[in-house]
Amino acid sequence: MPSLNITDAPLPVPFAVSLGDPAGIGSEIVAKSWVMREARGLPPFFAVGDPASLRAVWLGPIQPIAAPEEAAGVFASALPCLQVADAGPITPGSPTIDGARTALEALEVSVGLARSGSAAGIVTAPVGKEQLYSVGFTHPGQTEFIAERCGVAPHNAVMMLAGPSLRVVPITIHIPLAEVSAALSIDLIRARALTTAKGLQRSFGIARPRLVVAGLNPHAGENGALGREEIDVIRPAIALLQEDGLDIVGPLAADAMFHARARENYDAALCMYHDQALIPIKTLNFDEGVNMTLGLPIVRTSPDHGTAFGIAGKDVANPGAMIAALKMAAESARARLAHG
Ligand SMILES: NC(=O)C1=CN([C@@H]2O[C@H](COP(=O)(O)OP(=O)(O)OC[C@H]3O[C@@H](n4cnc5c(N)ncnc54)[C@H](O)[C@@H]3O)[C@@H](O)[C@H]2O)C=CC1
Ligand SMILES: NCC(=O)COP(=O)(O)O
Repeated sequence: MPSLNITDAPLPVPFAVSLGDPAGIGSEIVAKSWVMREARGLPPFFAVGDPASLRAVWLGPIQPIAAPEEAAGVFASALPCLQVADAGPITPGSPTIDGARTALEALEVSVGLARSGSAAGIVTAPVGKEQLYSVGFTHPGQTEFIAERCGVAPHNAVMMLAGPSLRVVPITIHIPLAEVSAALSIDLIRARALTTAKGLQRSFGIARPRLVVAGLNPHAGENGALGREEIDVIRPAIALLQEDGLDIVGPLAADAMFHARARENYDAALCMYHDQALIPIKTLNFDEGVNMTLGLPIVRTSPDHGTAFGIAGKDVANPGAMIAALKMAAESARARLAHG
């Protein structure tokens, strides 16, 4: 898979890493990433959240900081942490209302720091969506929240999951499966495809990205016999995108587009709904999969997995996806600095 050809030039400021739900594995994988910072060539970063969530799972050095400017000087010897809230008593694996509020505050502050240039970008540890909804979070996920805070319309903020073997983009994201067909439109597919192509150029250095589009129905609809979305929505969107000059083909039968030979033919696959996209990437690249938001004025990445409440506090969480998210954020930030 083509990759960036950007040097390891230092970035002017560190990344802000929101710690996510204090009862999830976010703090553990952030701490483990800090431990591996030199071995894995990670960019400097600081945690944003309640340092107590780090102390609950880790005995290593934590340095509370009052401002992001202090992080760079601390990073070599301790994990800098900007406290944004008090999460109250923290029991790994048992999420609380105060914990959800802390996760939201950490996300809000991190986005603000990236927007103001005090952070090179944000890397978000997982939040519990159910817990966030219970404290009044009205967005389906962090992607839409960050887009709104950046002044980007939801259809122009693209969730891309990327790993060493595959990149996928769900066209519809966090909605019930029963609503997918009605949510698909020519405009939505077009907006997502154009943002994806631009993002692959800007953040991954792929001059002419090759995109493929999945069908919605079995066998991509069998020319209308198994569903009409391909005929009424997906094909017309692809035709317009080809007129726009994109290298894009489809709709393809989704069951046959993710095997190894098929993956050689494209740089990213646009999928019609969440699981159509996320099942292949999490099957192939779970421990190194990165969720990157394209179309934003700031860099934002995240590990592909969730809070894993069931293993929180047991010291078994694999930091691979968080490490990959930090590396991808740094590569994207460098690419933006180099190419605008
Ligand atoms: N980016 C985000 O903020 C995301 C948040 N979530 C949230 O996470 C919560 C739990 O979601 P689930 O569907 O259970 O997915 P999950 O990814 O948290 O867990 C799925 C399975 O993978 C394991 N796992 C996950 N990350 C791991 C790691 N780093 N090392 C070792 N094992 C790991 C878990 O133990 C579990 O068996 C939900 O509230 C969901 O909303 C889910 C996906 C993304
Ligand atoms: N399933 C992917 C996911 O939940 C990530 O969502 P977001 O919170 O990063 O928007």
